[in-house]
Amino acid sequence: MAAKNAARAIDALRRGWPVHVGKGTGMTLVAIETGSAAELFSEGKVKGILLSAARAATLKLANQFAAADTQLPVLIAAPSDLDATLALAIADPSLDLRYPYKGPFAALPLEHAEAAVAAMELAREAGLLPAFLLVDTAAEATLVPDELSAFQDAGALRIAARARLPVSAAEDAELVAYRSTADAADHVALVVGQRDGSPPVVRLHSECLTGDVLGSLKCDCGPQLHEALHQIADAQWGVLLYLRQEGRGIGLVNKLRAYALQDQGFDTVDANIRLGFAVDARDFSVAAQMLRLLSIDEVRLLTNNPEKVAGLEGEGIKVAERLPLKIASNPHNAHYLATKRDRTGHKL
Ligand SMILES: Nc1nc2c(ncn2[C@@H]2O[C@H](COP(=O)(O)OP(=O)(O)OP(=O)(O)O)[C@@H](O)[C@H]2O)c(=O)[nH]1
Ligand SMILES: [Zn+2]
Repeated sequence: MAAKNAARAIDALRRGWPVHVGKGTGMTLVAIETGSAAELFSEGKVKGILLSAARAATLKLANQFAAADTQLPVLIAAPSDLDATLALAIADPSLDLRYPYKGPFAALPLEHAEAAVAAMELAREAGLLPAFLLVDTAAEATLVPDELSAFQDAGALRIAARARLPVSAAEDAELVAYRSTADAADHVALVVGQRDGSPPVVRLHSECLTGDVLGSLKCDCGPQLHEALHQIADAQWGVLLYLRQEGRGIGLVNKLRAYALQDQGFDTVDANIRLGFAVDARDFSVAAQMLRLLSIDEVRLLTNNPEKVAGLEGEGIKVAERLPLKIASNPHNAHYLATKRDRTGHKL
């Protein structure tokens, strides 16, 4: 039941439908980017706007009521001239240069802090900006905050299908597809070669449509993917996990917003924070489960990211060795790579 309510709430938010979040009393919210219907404004149904702490800080609102906890979301009163355009400009930091003059805004006391925090997490799960209209309308779905973690844990992962898949880097390969209730996207593992008794060379690759498919020069994902496949093929036994964690877990649309912020001078870390997300919203426990379903409990891990090593070890997969994955930089990604080294501890 709990997982169903969370799934319904995520679906409703993506469709622009109101969701009630809270135990008993709480807040009825619509996501600004999908649910800013004109009638809500014209009929006076919008009572306020709920923003992430980071967004509120940018709008100079953070501490009016949340002095004790600057990480808490902030509720503001609906400005008298609020319409869909202004709501989106308030919600989306990547539009700040286009709509520089907003406010002043008045913060309201946040009565339902737990519900507000759950709403932020719901937005991330839905791939939406963490910014909501507080509305006075009937809700299409109801979520009690605790139900969200039940939903996120409910991902009993299983292998759904597997088949031989010769690829250009390795002819002797098999693609294994997984399903879980918690993820709409199906993760896959490319298993290369045959078990030889040693720990396999493993790469955890997070989806990057722009880099993997389009050859984006803004990141190192595409070259890393190909280099990893070649190193695994050279080792003759290994696994590439292709994890559907686009944009370090914030989704493609929000990653493009982060790119728009980077074009305004924010680095990859600050762009995520300004959008109201964690610097890295990924959870590597799913990777550990995927390996375990392949009967692998020890790996040689291709990564520069200490969080991946810690994430797997924390889930009981032994990392016998960390193998660096060095890629030459280009003028478009040099700053991104330097930020990963200097701010997120990547060993480059
Ligand atoms: N939010 C956000 N995500 C990005 C950005 N650039 C790349 N990504 C995503 O970052 C992820 C790439 O991470 P990985 O290749 O797994 O690597 P990593 O965590 O840097 O660690 P390595 O194993 O050392 O490569 C992909 O999901 C990309 O879509 C960005 O500027 N912002
Ligand atoms: Zn990338």
